[in-house]
Amino acid sequence: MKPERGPLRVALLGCGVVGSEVVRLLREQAADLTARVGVPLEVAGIAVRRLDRVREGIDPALLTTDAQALVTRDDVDLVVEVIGGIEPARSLMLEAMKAGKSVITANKALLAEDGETLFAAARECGADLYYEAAVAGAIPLLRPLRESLVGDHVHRVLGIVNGTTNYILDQMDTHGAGFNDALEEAQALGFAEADPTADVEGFDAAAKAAILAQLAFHTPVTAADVHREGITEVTAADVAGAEEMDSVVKLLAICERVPAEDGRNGGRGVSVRVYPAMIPRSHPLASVRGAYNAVFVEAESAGPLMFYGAGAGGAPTASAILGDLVAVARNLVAGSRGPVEVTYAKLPVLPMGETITRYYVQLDVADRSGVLAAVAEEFARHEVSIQAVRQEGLGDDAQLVVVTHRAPDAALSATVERLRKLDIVREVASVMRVEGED
Ligand SMILES: NC(=O)C1=CN([C@@H]2O[C@H](COP(=O)(O)OP(=O)(O)OC[C@H]3O[C@@H](n4cnc5c(N)ncnc54)[C@H](O)[C@@H]3O)[C@@H](O)[C@H]2O)C=CC1
Ligand SMILES: N[C@@H](CC=O)C(=O)O
Ligand code: NA
Repeated sequence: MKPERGPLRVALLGCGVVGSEVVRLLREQAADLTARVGVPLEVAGIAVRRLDRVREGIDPALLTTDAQALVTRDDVDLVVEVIGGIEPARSLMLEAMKAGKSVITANKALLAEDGETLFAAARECGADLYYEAAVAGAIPLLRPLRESLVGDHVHRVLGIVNGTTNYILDQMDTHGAGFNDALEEAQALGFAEADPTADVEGFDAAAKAAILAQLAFHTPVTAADVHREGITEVTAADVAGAEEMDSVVKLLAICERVPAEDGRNGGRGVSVRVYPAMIPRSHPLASVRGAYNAVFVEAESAGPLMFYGAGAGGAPTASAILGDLVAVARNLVAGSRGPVEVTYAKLPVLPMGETITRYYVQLDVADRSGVLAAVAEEFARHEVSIQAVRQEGLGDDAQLVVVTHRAPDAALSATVERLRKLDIVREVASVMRVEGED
């Protein structure tokens, strides 16, 4: 007969926005969690930076500033890392796995920078490494990619994966809010990263895109491979231009398999990118409000799938962590392990210039004859076909709006560079990629 197993003991690293919610859920749902796992989940200790802060509902005897001693303690079975950042989070997780503990983390920055080291350690140490909270907060997205869709062939993952920037863009679009006010609100609501530059400059979304691409295409992708543009350069002209096109501006993460010309199954490579783009108001992503996230996955046999929910915030993120905790705890009780990451496909990540996109370009032009022809000639020179063109205003107020068909991004950006140099173009007032129409 199998010996009765005692409680499973959890070490928590970090007790900020997410960590404090993890402790609350472990406490408030203790009886249900015991029934679901088969044994109780107990908090063995909580690593914090400062012991003198009052933390409601937390026994001060559990607190320690010695995270390293905590993760290697014999009475710890599982480690939850919600400190964030690269170090000491990486060393602590590696120490924990070396000491035979399984790890749950929400740390997308670290997974996207050096996931390979952590995955290798998990394989070597026979530990579980789960990270559902790292992408799109509460939304079950990584487990579907890692498990449910692992038998399918994913073509594309497209979505809104950063709550802070979506909150800011939504406030700007619907309430005409200023960028800084909206960012301060997102910080106060607990959505933003410790350094909000990670959100507004697109680093957070790029890290998530790398994690999604790696899982979707079974190919190694790091944050450095991702083409990244944030929302700090989004202007009032961009937002107004989108409005006129019956579109909205959203920060999108796009991971695509680029088909091979010879029809090779794996494809020629993958394109992984993050940038603000216009999408039509009729597109489901356009109605994703506040800090909500939404992600489309298109797979060969499954067809299109959509995942939607709270992408940031303490409680939603803690929900994803608790889901991982129960899964890992059940594995421990059963004496088994969860799936290990495989990146056998080794597809190249293609440069942005080779990615096929569409542009919206708004030009302030001199209103005289030949302007349209001169502008059209620049697009033609770069083999970029124009889908629609509209001229507005007269004299000094004349504006030309050009929307292109799909073309290599290098050709589109070279066209814009040439337009900037034309005498008849007073200013390139807005350049935005257009997504969501194919
Ligand atoms: N807030 C959110 O909506 C989401 C956050 N995440 C991720 O969760 C992680 C935690 O995020 P938050 O809780 O929002 O950050 P936070 O800044 O509120 O909490 C981090 C806590 O860790 C503590 N800490 C830092 N270094 C430490 C050390 N060496 N030892 C002990 N404690 C230390 C800090 O004092 C702070 O209290 C990050 O990786 C973040 O990217 C993931 C999804 C959503
Ligand atoms: N700062 C992130 C938090 C969740 O990952 C965001 O705003 O989405
Ligand atoms: Na998630």
